[in-house]
Amino acid sequence: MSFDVDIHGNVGATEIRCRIEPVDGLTVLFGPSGAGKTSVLNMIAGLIDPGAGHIRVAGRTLFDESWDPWDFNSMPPERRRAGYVFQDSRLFPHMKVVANLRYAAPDRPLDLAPIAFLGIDHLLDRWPRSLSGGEARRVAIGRALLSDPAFLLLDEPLSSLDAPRREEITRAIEHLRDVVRLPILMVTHDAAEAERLGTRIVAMGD
Ligand SMILES: Nc1ncnc2c1ncn2[C@@H]1O[C@H](COP(=O)(O)OP(=O)(O)OP(=O)(O)O)[C@@H](O)[C@H]1O
Repeated sequence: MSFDVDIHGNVGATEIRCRIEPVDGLTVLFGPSGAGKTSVLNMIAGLIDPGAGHIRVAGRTLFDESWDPWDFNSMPPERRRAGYVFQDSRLFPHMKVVANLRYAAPDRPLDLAPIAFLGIDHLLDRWPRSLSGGEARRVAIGRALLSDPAFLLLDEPLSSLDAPRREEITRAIEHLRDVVRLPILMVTHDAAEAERLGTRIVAMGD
C-alpha cells in the first residue's frame, strides 16, 4: 500500500485540493507552477496543516480530520519517517558529506548500498559548497535513504540538471521504485519525466 491522500486546505490565499488513490510504486504529482504541489508534500511530511481530509501512507495514518484535534489529529513530523528531498537539496553546510549522510543515524554503521548506487562514494569527504547541483541532489537523496524512511517525497529531483546528470538521477529513482520498492511521491512539471517514472500520475491545478 502506498499513498492514500484526500486533503483540502489553504496555504496563504491559495486553496489546495489533492486526492491520491493508493497504488504501489511511484506516484507523480504533476502540474503547473503554483498549483500547490510542494504544499501537498509539506502536508504529507507534517510541515503544514492540511486542514481537512486524511493522509495515510504505507498503511499508517498520518493525519485524519476525524481524530480529536484537542488530542492531536496529526502525527508529529518526526514520527512520520518521511525521506524528504527538497527542491534545493538543503544539505547542512557546516557538515561534510559523510556527516550529512549520517545525520539521522549517527551511531549506526554507514549503509554503503545506497552510497554505491547513487555513485557518491568519492564525495564523502567533501563540503556541500564544493558539490555540483547533481552531486548535491544525489547526496540529498542518500541522506533521505539513510534515515530509514517509510516513504520518499521528491520535489522536482531532476530540475536544473544537465542531460547526463538527469539520466543518472532518473536511474537512481527507478532503482528505488523497482528494486528497493519504497513508496515514492514525486513532484514534477515535466511531462516526459512524469511518463517515464510514474506508476500513476496525479494532475493538480487543471
Ligand atoms: N507559506 C506560504 N504563505 C502563503 N502562500 C504560500 C505559502 N507557500 C506557498 N504559498 C502559495 O501557495 C501556492 C502553491 O504553492 P506551491 O509551492 O505549493 O506550488 P507548486 O505547485 O509546488 O509550485 P512550483 O512548481 O512553482 O514549486 C502558491 O500560490 C504560493 O504562492
